Amino acid sequence: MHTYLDLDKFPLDRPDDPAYADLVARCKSEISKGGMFNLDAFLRPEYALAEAKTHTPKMDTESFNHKRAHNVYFTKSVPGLSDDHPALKLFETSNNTLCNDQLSGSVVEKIYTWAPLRRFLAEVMNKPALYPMDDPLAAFNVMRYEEGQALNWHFDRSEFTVTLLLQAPKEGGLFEYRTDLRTMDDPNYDGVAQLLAGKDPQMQQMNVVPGTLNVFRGVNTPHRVTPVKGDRARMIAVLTYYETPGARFTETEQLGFYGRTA
Ligand SMILES: O=C(O)CCC(=O)C(=O)O
Ligand SMILES: [Fe+2]
Repeated sequence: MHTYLDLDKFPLDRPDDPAYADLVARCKSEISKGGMFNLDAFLRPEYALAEAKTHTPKMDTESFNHKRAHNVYFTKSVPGLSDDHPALKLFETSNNTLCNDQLSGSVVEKIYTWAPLRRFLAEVMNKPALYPMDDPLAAFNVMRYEEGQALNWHFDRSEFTVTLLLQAPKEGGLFEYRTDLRTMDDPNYDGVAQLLAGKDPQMQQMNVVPGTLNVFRGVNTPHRVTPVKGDRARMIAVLTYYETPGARFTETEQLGFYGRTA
């Protein structure tokens, strides 16, 4: 993994090294304060860009164009909320996705299945362990956003999401988020409506370099990717882990996100 990953700067393979404990402490502190942390250029940028290039032909011909109007919850309705409530405002999403069953042998797969990464993430997230999903579509993906494509406001299904930016666009394609807009006890529908109306002063933007590993607590922090501008696509790998082994999407979720079941 030394070839691909900057393990000198981020010693995930050396848990007994004092630098490992320092890194865990830094990431824990960032995630508890702001809901995310970044390992800048964790995947060496030249390999990130090479990976983007490798997946481009398949992306052109075999990817699923995830294109739909959806609300932040990805559900048709929310019990107790009238269908015209502004928190249920619909937005357009469009991107192209390759699933893990289309990415076997890739560097992204090597990273997803590399046990030290899971152990490190579990430690930072205060979990006894983390496991890969047992889902041929949802475990890890590579998503591409070309000019005009975007991922609109949403809350994630999983408690947190791990991404690796492979290629950055020339302009646009920015990740925007609003930390802890809701809690498990308070759905804060009025706050959601205010964010969707573009009126939340606490919204933030993140911009990262290719190869950066981002860990983001997205279950209560709504986020989006703004439309890409220019002729260089944004490509990003999304890695999903759960606290229990064997996690799978339902068939409805698989169809909604990937256009097929498997
Ligand atoms: O493309 C991104 O940076 C965000 C991906 C994301 O939010 C998701 O897959 O749920
Ligand atoms: Fe998300």
